[in-house]
Amino acid sequence: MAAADWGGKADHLAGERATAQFDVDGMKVAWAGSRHAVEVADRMACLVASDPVFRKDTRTMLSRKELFKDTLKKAAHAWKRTVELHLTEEEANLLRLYIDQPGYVDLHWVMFVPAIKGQGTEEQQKKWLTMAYKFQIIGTYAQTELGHGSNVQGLETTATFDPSTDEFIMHSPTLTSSKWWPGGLGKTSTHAVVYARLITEGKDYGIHGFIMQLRSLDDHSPLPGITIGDIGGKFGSGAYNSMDNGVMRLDHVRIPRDQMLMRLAQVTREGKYVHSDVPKQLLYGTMVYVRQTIVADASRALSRAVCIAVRYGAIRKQFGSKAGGPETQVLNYKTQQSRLFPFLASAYAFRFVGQWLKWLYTDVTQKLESKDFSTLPEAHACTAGLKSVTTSATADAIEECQKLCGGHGYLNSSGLPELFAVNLPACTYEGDNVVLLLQVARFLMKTVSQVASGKQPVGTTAYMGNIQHLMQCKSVVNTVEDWLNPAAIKEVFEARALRMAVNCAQNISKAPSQEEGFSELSPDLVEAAVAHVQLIIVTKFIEKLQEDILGHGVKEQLQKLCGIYALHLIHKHLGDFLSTGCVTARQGSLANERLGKLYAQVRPNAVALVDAFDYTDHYLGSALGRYDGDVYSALYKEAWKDPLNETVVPDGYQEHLRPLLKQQLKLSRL
Ligand SMILES: CCCCCCCCCCCCCCCCCCCCCCCCC/C=C/C(=O)SCCNC(=O)CCNC(=O)[C@H](O)C(C)(C)COP(=O)(O)OP(=O)(O)OC[C@H]1O[C@@H](n2cnc3c(N)ncnc32)[C@H](O)[C@@H]1OP(=O)(O)O
Ligand SMILES: Cc1cc2nc3c(=O)[nH]c(=O)nc-3n(C[C@H](O)[C@H](O)[C@H](O)COP(=O)(O)OP(=O)(O)OC[C@H]3O[C@@H](n4cnc5c(N)ncnc54)[C@H](O)[C@@H]3O)c2cc1C
Repeated sequence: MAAADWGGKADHLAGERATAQFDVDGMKVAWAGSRHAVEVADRMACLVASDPVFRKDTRTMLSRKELFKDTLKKAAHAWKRTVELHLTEEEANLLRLYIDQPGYVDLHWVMFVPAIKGQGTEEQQKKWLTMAYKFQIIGTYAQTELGHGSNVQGLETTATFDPSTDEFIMHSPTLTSSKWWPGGLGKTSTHAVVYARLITEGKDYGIHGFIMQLRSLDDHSPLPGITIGDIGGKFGSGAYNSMDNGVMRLDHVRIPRDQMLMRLAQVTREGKYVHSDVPKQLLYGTMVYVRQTIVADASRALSRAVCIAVRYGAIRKQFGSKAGGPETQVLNYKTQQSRLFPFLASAYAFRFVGQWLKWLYTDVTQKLESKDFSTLPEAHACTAGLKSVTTSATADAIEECQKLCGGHGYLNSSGLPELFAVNLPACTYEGDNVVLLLQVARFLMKTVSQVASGKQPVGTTAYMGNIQHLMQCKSVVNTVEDWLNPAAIKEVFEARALRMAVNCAQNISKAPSQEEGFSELSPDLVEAAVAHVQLIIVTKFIEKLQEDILGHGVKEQLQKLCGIYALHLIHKHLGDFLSTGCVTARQGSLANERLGKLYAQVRPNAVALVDAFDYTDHYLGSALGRYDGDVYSALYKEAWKDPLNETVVPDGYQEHLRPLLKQQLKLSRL
């Protein structure tokens, strides 16, 4: 597939591909999840790559206005193709992913529609979703305000019920209550789910969702009482600047009572507040849904960066042998491998845990439909924790991949700066990563106290039930080979996570109050939460290896990557493992030795392992990551596309350069 995209020219990476010890097609299936998934992804990637409207090679050179217009054009064209080709939901999602440009459609489909689905009554869904599915209206998710993002309960926008007209009055009472950040709000959305404090009969009932029309469906002008605009340029060229994140102020805007999303709570015609018998946390359901999708996004972004750095590392050569022989591929340097291969392993690890999280989310949703809310706290902890750990690791890794590519990695044409700028905010949106890890910690502290009172935990915390053993066990590892044993690896991750959580719980119990203890211990709690989430990722990777995996050598490669993922974490967090007494210093150094051997075994397979991601050159968008490895011609060609090169003598020469040079020349002659 990617080979077709490359067009049959010389393959500078052919030698690398020849050394692969596994079936790349089999690995593509393992990565994508099924043969069907590979086939659909290929078709959609080709559709995008072959359509000139979806070109993105000059995107970082566009002004903000040009970029925004380009996004509108791409979105409209994509929708036209979706309708013409009768694309399924799966295909349309992939189409959007391969177009690879953030835009208002993301908020419409990923937040506006799910918010109405999750929080609207059947009647409300019928009314609003019918229009939303046909793009007769464009929606966004307006929660965050200038003054509050993380603290949802602290939002200030008010929705005051007026029984005399059967309406809510939507109002921004202060500057800090201005809605700030919602994607698509700035220039595009016609509607929004707006989160506001519900006030009826003089009482504040806290945050609820309301559907509001923002702009005229005739001429797109804001409706009376609504002040609306874009919040301004964001980090990087191109990148997230294609999105019109917006600001909105409401001045006593009236909406009918039936535009309050009424599945979780209602306000009657008389103004009585009635709460349904469902947990109020379902108000946060849309965020849980999106956090789950963000884990899959993180693995995709990380795999793109790794693909670029591995292919380029195989092409780039620096320094020869002492005897003046050929220069060395930078990928052969052990330091390069120890920095890059953990990212390769992480990309696979995040992909598999993302597939599992999708299953968990579907399972919880089915349970919620039959009014079983028991798994909601675990779903919240898993989505929050995995979103945090995978997006933070991905942002750090993309930045490191830029350094791994040396100077050329810093060029926009490497694709890495834009990839970084687009994925960095994932550490913040849908919940700041630290704030979310503290939610995981809160869940862990509750579980520890339940275990102490004899309750058997289930799901991802089931290991905590094995407290007697895990609090005192010593790792059985005695040789380098012992670190190949998944059970030995899992045991040390379980013991580390449990001991860190129990330490925190014991220290909190010594504080004057639970709240003070939690606040004082919060840095440790964040680390305990990370340890728990890393355990989940390691466990799900190990479980993946127990499935039927077809294709020559595929399982063996995945076993090596699983080993690298787990052992590099032991190396990186050795302090945790040592201080909790899970491993000894000697076992730590054996793990490191094993890691070095695994890097050497992965090296001949590295290019094939990134080929298995099955990315087209269009999607990768990188002169350094090209499938054919023809890096230098690509870099050279890309440079000439820059607007600065449109003229040989630059604009500004006459006004600023020439007078300066002349002046200096005159001075030197004096
Ligand atoms: C141009 C191209 C065009 C292409 C066109 C194609 C056309 C075809 C179309 C096809 C389809 C397209 C598909 C598109 C695919 C797109 C792909 C892109 C995806 C990426 C999209 C990402 C976009 C992101 C945009 C960003 C949005 C946002 O950021 S929205 C705002 C998010 N805000 C937050 O996350 C706020 C964080 N804060 C909180 O969540 C809470 O305040 C808190 C959790 C931190 C605290 O809560 P609270 O104040 O209530 O306090 P407590 O801590 O006391 O909690 C109380 C109890 O509740 C429990 N709890 C908390 N949260 C939850 C929860 N979520 N679920 C369950 N329970 C919860 C908490 O644990 C407490 O429980 P206990 O009391 O302890 O039991
Ligand atoms: C690109 C982008 C797109 C977005 N899209 C949308 C959208 O479509 N709709 C929408 O409603 N919102 C959107 N947001 C807003 C986003 O959800 C918020 O920015 C996010 O929830 C973080 O909130 P904040 O900005 O208020 O950060 P703050 O909470 O102010 O965080 C600042 C710092 O304080 C720390 N902190 C905060 N609380 C605590 C605590 N309790 N304990 C310890 N540390 C703490 C954080 O870790 C962080 O380091 C978007 C944001 C971005 C960047």
